Amino acid sequence: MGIIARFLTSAPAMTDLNLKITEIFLSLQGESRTIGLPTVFVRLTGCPLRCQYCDSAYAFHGGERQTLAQILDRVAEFNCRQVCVTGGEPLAQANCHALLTALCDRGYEVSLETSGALDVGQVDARVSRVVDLKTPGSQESHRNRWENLPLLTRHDQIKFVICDRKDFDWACFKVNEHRLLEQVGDVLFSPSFGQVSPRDLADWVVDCGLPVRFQLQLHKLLWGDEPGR
Ligand SMILES: C[S@@+](CC[C@H](N)C(=O)[O-])C[C@H]1O[C@@H](n2cnc3c(N)ncnc32)[C@H](O)[C@@H]1O
Ligand SMILES: Nc1nc2[nH]cc(C(=O)O)c2c(=O)[nH]1
Ligand code: SF4
Ligand SMILES: [Mg+2]
Repeated sequence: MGIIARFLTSAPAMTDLNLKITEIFLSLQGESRTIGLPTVFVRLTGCPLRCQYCDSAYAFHGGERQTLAQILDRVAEFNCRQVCVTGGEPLAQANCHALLTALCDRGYEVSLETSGALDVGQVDARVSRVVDLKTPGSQESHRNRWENLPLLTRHDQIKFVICDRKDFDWACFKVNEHRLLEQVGDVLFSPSFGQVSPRDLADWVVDCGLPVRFQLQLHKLLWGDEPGR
């Protein structure tokens, strides 16, 4: 058998790759640039960080191995153009890249929610990367991979989840220090749910004069903190 024929018969198909998945569900995008749009969420299992406010700790463990083909079939069932890959920390699974590319190839508008603790440079350029710069209040700011910032483009977004006034001042400083408003399309300031008053954060944003976007987690206003929403 020739080397190409042998490769063709023995190499596993791309769609045989598998990922550990916590849940796949349809909801309204509750965060970021596409807030309010019907969106399919693919939540990957596992995260190397432990942000003190994490609302998705149920995705740290468990989950179910699914092949890329199974994931794509499930996503297709919802007949929805927007797909958000989240977690857990999606980039902690190497096969996340194949998933993102396969989704883009099928014509979905794809966003990726990531902690920014791992390299975002290999992510398919068609994906809008939503990089959460971890604030001191998260207790994981030492995990920020600052080398990621120059890799981002106007197609991408940076989010700060604000736990207190100190976080807010830190975030404003980082926005200026790294010229983030020129680097990415949207800079988002989001209150840590239940930890800082959304009104206080709204007032701080109005007063600070930076064109950053205040956002509230829409899904929590609608449905509370339940998984699968
Ligand atoms: C659950 S994480 C999953 C993706 C990735 N691990 C990350 O941290 O970006 C998705 C987004 O939800 C945000 N988030 C988690 N818990 C939150 C909370 N209690 N209040 C506000 N945002 C929260 C995270 O900061 C992150 O921006
Ligand atoms: N509705 C809804 N919107 C979201 N946007 C980002 C989410 C996430 O957990 O990453 C999320 C989520 O969990 N639910
Ligand atoms: S990085 Fe994301 S999933 Fe991991 S603990 Fe922090 S908020 Fe939760
Ligand atoms: Mg969530």
